[in-house]
Amino acid sequence: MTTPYDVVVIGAGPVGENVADRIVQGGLTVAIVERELVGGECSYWACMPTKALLRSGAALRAARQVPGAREAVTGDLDVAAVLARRDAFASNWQDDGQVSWLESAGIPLYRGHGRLSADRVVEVTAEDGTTTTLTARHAVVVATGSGALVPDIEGLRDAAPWTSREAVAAKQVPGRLAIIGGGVVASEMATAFSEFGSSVTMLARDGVLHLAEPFVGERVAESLRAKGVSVRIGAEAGSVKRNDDGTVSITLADGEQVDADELLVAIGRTPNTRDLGLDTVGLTPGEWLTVDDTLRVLGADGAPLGDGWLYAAGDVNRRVLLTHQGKYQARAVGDVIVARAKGEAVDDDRWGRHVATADERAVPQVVFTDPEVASVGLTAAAAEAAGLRIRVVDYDLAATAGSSLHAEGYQGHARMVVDEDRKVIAGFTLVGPDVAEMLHAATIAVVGEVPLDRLWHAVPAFPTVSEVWLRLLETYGR
Ligand SMILES: Cc1cc2nc3c(=O)[nH]c(=O)nc-3n(C[C@H](O)[C@H](O)[C@H](O)COP(=O)(O)OP(=O)(O)OC[C@H]3O[C@@H](n4cnc5c(N)ncnc54)[C@H](O)[C@@H]3O)c2cc1C
Ligand SMILES: NC(=O)c1ccc[n+]([C@@H]2O[C@H](COP(=O)([O-])OP(=O)(O)OC[C@H]3O[C@@H](n4cnc5c(N)ncnc54)[C@H](O)[C@@H]3O)[C@@H](O)[C@H]2O)c1
Repeated sequence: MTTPYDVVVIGAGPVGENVADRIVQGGLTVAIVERELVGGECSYWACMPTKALLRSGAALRAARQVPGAREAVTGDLDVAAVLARRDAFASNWQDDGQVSWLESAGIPLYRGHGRLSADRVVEVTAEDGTTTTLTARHAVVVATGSGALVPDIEGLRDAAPWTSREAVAAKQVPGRLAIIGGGVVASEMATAFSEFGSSVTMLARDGVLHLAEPFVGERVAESLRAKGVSVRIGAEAGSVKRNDDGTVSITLADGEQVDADELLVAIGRTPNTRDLGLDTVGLTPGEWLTVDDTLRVLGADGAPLGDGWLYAAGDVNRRVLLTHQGKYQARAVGDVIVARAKGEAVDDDRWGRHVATADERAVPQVVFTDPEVASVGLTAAAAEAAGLRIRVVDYDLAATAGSSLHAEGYQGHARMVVDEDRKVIAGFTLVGPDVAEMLHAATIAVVGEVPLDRLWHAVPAFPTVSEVWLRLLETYGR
């Protein structure tokens, strides 16, 4: 048994690291437990390496869309160089840099698999089988993230499909890649691998990015098709077989067969809670952790577990499966644990310091497809489902002076969803080349609940694509 820490964090992904940092900055002691690489999924198999896989293709497209630059680009994408850049962004799957950061921040690292064994007690089993018992005076934070969900499709597991990890870390580009899924991972990986030369078939049972505004999926699917991707909306895999020659055959529900060299399964995530000792504290292993506004884990009775010693942040609480939003939760969790430990007031009002209010209706996300998709807040459908009285305002991004300069043949679209009762923006979606960097203005408008009347005074610079803000307001009317 080691000396007790004030707080123990299980999982050193982006969220766990940030929780621990806030705890230390608040003057408490903290230990962090990690069974794989410090930095988590995001650093090695998700956000950073995927964007490295996609960025070179985007840069090449951008150059090809501008006369003068276009003529200077004579070759194709150098796939080996792209993969090498990806390796560098994944730090060659070594976590020395992040471990050094923990050391410099004064956060002791316990390498091994962490499991709860009683209230405020975490057992860490190292690779060599030795165990260390960590106790927490104030709180334990679960930040164990999520893993790829592999559905119960006949033969699928035996066929050893790729999950996002294998796709993101691929050393070779398969000649034919089949993808089950039509969500964010499927769309980004279909973009990357088709640009690398794979012949991609996307089995998008429920559509492409179907939870976004409808024009998003239409434009991304159209662009994927233009890259040669076979986008099969409504197609459902019935069974899968890995053949003796190493290829994979997928039999669809309607009996048709799709053959490929590799199969990527990208249908969502499952929480890393199966082997976490949840049963020792009255919770069910394998389930997502439900939390209250200050991210305390709730028991079956809907109340914080025990005296409220257990917290969960990031993917594992299923509020929002995005790094930036998990890190936002981490700041709230770290600060509220410090406040409670010191007997200070807890600021848990809406938009207070100790709650993650933006998780509800103000989440920004960028999907790095071609075209990019940038959105924040509610779609029109989600706003209506939430009972808001809305007005939808659409504008063609190509009709701004900035976009015509940005690229020849620029195509894009913007949608603003206005909450008519409050005259504020409830949701904003952009689709088009390089729209990612335009998103934060919308996030500020949504989080700040800036009245439309005031937005008229936020004048976009000429000639930028951001002039779409003025056009949307003009379309809405004053
Ligand atoms: C392909 C892909 C691309 C993505 N791209 C983006 C993107 O561009 N932008 C974005 O915002 N989000 C993106 N995401 C989502 C993002 O990766 C996650 O939201 C983020 O990693 C969640 O952080 P986390 O700290 O909660 O969990 P994780 O990053 O999963 O980290 C959890 C850590 O806990 C460790 N762990 C788990 N169980 C235990 C245990 N029992 N004991 C010890 N350690 C344990 C794990 O080893 C891991 O290191 C992407 C996801 C995928 C799959
Ligand atoms: N750029 C980014 O921000 C980014 C990039 C990649 C991943 N992520 C995050 O990672 C998470 C996981 O991404 P994902 O794409 O795996 O999940 P997702 O939830 O985005 O998409 C899953 C898709 O699979 C479909 N699906 C579900 N079950 C199916 C089945 N049995 N057969 C066929 N299709 C099925 C769903 O309809 C959906 O379209 C997401 O929540 C996302 O937020 C973010």
